[in-house]
This record gives sequence, structure tokens and C-alpha cells, in this order.
Amino acid sequence: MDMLPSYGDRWQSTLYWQPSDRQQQSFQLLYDAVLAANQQVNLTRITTPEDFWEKHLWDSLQGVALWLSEGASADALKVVDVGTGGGFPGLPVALVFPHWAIALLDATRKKLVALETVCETLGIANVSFLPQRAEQVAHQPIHRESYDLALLRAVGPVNTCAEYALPLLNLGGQAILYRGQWSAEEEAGLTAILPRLGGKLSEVRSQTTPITQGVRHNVVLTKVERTPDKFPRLPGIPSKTPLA
Ligand SMILES: C[S@@+](CC[C@H](N)C(=O)[O-])C[C@H]1O[C@@H](n2cnc3c(N)ncnc32)[C@H](O)[C@@H]1O
Repeated sequence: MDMLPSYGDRWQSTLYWQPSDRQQQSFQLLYDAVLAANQQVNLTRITTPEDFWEKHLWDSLQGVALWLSEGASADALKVVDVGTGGGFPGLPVALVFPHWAIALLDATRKKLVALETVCETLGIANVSFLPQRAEQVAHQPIHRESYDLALLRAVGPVNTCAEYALPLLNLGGQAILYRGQWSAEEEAGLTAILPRLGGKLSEVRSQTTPITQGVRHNVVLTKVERTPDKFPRLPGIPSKTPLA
């Protein structure tokens, strides 16, 4: 079994937060369980201890660093991780915020079946599973406009992500879009379509990963008006023809 580095100083200096011993242990268990599941289903190509620490654990948690820096939020947030894949960013966030209810949503059912096993192994109880497309889930009354926070990492063009996320958020809810590079053109294109979805751009935060100095941007959207019923469009359309 490979041991994850703890990198206490790097958590502290880049996220202003130091995981407890218990959280460190749960990260190790998560690493072991995801790698075990990865033998059956392709969940992630990021498998070395250092890469897993930086590109999955640190990166997943830096997106919610605002909340981390203020101390774990006492609010019981309802969160959806759209296109969770191997469970990122949702699973590290579920471990650190056990009082948040996190729905892991992904169109690939077998990935979610594997993640259910991971969660059973770790005893993660604050997670639910939505093996469907975001375009379908967002039209179901039980899910539409019902989440406080949406997380989306590596799920396609930014305007596609906005069309998936905003219909799922309640008024005042926020989406954190985990991006790598970020350009003025992308920002202008996003800002132009957000009013149609009832959203606004609240913030773009820039980060550098602490080991390999990779570029990260978190694009934070806020739901300011109800999203018209026609969004998201039919399955496949938001990715094939992003709003422009
Ligand atoms: C590149 S993976 C990213 C996984 C994870 N978020 C990460 O950053 O490691 C993209 C995932 O999004 C899922 N996905 C893409 N479009 C989707 C949609 N419209 N609805 C639900 N899941 C979707 C895919 O099945 C895939 O597992």
C-alpha cells in the first residue's frame, strides 16, 4: 500500500487550513479504495501518491477554500457534483464536510456503482448517487432549483457547465466551476449567456498548485433569478452546441 504524503505545510500555506489527523487518515483510506476500484472500472489516471494528493485531494478542496478558510461551514448545505467521474471533487469535500449532503451525479452508471463501493468501504454516509445525465436530473422537480452549491470539474466548455449547473441551484445558490487556464474571451462569452440562465458571474479566483505549479481558476457563479424551464436543453445539446 502506497502512503499519501501529508504535506501539512502546503495545506496550510495554500489553503489556510490544516487537515486533522482523522481527515488525513480518511484521505489515505479514500486513496486506497479509489485505487482498488480503479482495477475494475476506469475511475482515474491519477494514481501516484503525490499526484493523487495534488490533483485530486488538494485541487478538489481548494475550490471550496473560501469555506475552508473561514472554518468548516456550520450550514448543512445541499451540494451536487456534476460529472463526478472518479468522485472528484465530491468525495474529498464529503469527507471534510460531513454535515453537507453531497449528490454525486454522472452519466456513466458503472462509475457510480464503483463509487458506492468506495463509500461503503469508508463509511461515507453523506453522499447519494445520481446515475443520469445532468440535462435529465435538472428537469426533475425533486432536483430542479434545489441545491445550494454545485461543483463541476472537467465536464466540458464553461458555457456547457453553466447550463448544467444553474437550473439545479436554488436562488442565491452558487456553482464553482473548476477550470485550468482562463481567458478574457471565455469570461466574455460566459458573462454574455449567464442572464439567460438566471445567473451572474460572482468571482474568478486564481490558484497555483503547490507541487507542480499548475494553473487553476475557480469560476464562481451565483443564481440570481429563476432559470427558464427550457434549460438545460435536450441531452447532448449543451455540449454539442454550447450557448453563445
Ligand atoms: C473528464 S471526467 C471528470 C471527472 C471528475 N469531475 C474529475 O474532475 O476528475 C467527466 C465526467 O463527466 C461525466 N459527464 C459528462 N457530461 C455529463 C452530463 N451531461 N451529465 C452527467 N455526467 C456527465 C462523464 O461521464 C465523466 O465521468
